[in-house]
Amino acid sequence: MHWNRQTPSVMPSNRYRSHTDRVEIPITERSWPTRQLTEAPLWVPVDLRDGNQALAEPMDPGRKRRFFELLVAMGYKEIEVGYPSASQTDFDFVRDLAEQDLVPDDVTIVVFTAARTDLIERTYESVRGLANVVVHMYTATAPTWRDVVLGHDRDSLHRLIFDAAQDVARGGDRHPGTRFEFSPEVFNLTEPDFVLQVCDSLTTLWDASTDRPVIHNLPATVEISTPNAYADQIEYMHRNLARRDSVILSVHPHNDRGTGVACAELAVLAGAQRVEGCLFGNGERTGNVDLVTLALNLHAQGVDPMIDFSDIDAVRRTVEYCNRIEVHPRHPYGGDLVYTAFSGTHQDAIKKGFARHRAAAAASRLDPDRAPWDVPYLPIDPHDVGRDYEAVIRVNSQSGKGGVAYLLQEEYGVDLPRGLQIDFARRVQRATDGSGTEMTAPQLWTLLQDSYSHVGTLHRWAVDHVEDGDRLRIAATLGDTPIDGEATASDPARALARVLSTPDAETEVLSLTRQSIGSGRDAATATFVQCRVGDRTAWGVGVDRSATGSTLRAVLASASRVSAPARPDDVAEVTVRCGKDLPDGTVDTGRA
Ligand SMILES: CC(=O)SCCNC(=O)CCNC(=O)[C@H](O)C(C)(C)COP(=O)(O)OP(=O)(O)OC[C@H]1O[C@@H](n2cnc3c(N)ncnc32)[C@H](O)[C@@H]1OP(=O)(O)O
Ligand SMILES: CC(C)C(=O)C(=O)O
Repeated sequence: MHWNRQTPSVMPSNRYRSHTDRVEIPITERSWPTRQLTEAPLWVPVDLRDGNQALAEPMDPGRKRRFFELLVAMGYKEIEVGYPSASQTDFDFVRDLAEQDLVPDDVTIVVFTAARTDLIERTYESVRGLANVVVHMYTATAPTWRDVVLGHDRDSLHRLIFDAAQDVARGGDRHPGTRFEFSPEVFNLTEPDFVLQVCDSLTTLWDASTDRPVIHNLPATVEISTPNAYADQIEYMHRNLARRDSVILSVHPHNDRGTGVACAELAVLAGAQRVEGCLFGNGERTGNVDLVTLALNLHAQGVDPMIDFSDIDAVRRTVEYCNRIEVHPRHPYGGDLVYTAFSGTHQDAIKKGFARHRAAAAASRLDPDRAPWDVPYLPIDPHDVGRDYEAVIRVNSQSGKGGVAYLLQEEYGVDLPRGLQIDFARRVQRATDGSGTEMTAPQLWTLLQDSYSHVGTLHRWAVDHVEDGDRLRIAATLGDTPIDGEATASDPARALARVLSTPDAETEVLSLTRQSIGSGRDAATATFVQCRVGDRTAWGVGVDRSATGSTLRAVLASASRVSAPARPDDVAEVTVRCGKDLPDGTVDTGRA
């Protein structure tokens, strides 16, 4: 048996302990696995604090201001604006918000501070004059941090926190209306009973009430376990925190294991009411939880995120400018490539899905942008976030007929017949395989015409409607062979097929599709024809201002290709001369 034989790696994985060895979660049954997300939590972007502290080049005042204005415009009602006691830039920024009256009445400002008297005092100085303020105090509580960083045991650390919380309360007395937040940093590695003890003591000290709830924010400062473990930790706190209705239970996941979003979502199922994070997941190390993904995950489930992402690219541009970090092209909802399919079967499915969506919307008289959405491979309609459909399908060597046809339809309004789609897709694949690059709609259009339209010359023609059909008189060449003849048939295509037929080889029109393309001065007709001579068939495409001209060109091209099929790269320019000497003819210019 070879199929599952793997060899041990050389990495020293045995250096690490599983999270269950590090922290015990005293919960034996949980209700979060069977819950559903039905409404948006309270969102708190911390880009201007946690996001900013993780930047190689922190935001200057202009960038901070721009970010703040973006967050307000998007609808965030609680915004952490900085660590004003830690830096003059942050202090000045908060003062600007106050002095320039930049905070709307329905927006609350959160300011961050360590549990130190001097820092707390400075924090209050910064918010003078601001109406809605949360003072957010933090201290790490996990054993390693207690031992290594802070040099405290549980009791002395609790005293340190409690004393600082008294400073926070006193500051609040001088600044009425201030609300309080506490973060036991590294909550997820802290003994749950210790967190409860500390949080409950602050709930009492700060005199939490339903009118003035305290916020206990429980961070996964460094993500160390699977999201279900975090959810258990949150559900345990949700069930056991004192005065639960006077506490807003908040979470603050980071993304060290790449599961920050899952942690936040499961935490909300487990009882969290508030989520702190950053747009596009900026933040320490692998980042804070991504608020864009969280919000749009709700949107994609039919739940209003209460935040406006209707122009996600504008949001992204501002965030990229402020953070000086680019958003990855695969970033959920906002990356450049996330609504784009290159591969054939996906493109085919999306094309069919679009057609079904438009038809269903029309049948129920709904705006397609409002109609229920169920398009394969696109969890949301790109229009919802201000993206157009242009980039949804892009063609390279992995694409199939569906994608090729979609681009030609969207860009040129031509709907290739299925047989031609199949034939042309093979040519596209050969062309892209050869070059290794992508093909745009104009390149496809050129390849289509070069492949199917270039093999005959239409000198002049005229059609008379006679009793038993259409009489066609024509002068052309088929390759090097001059054609000069006339025939009558049910339509000009079949009449030309007769002209082209010889006693040994009949030319037969197997299929013919005509479509109008362009509009106004650019209006033209495209005709797609498949002819058979003996046991060979070939497609031809004719484009002309006149419908009959385009038909004749298509038949000529098709018949010519049947007798001398062009190689895929065999492209030639062909000119059509004017039919001056045929009074009832049509004057043509262009390719035949
Ligand atoms: C999870 C997070 O994101 S926490 C936020 C982290 N953000 C930042 O640190 C950005 C801004 N910070 C700073 O600019 C500085 O750290 C300052 C201005 C706040 C403090 O600077 P300093 O006084 O020079 O202290 P420094 O940063 O060197 O060391 C931290 C000290 O604070 C103590 N400390 C750390 N966290 C806390 C806390 N939450 N509450 C109280 N004291 C704390 C440490 O034990 C250490 O004390 P020690 O000097 O007695 O060993
Ligand atoms: C202290 C909290 C809020 C924090 O930033 C973290 O744990 O990452």
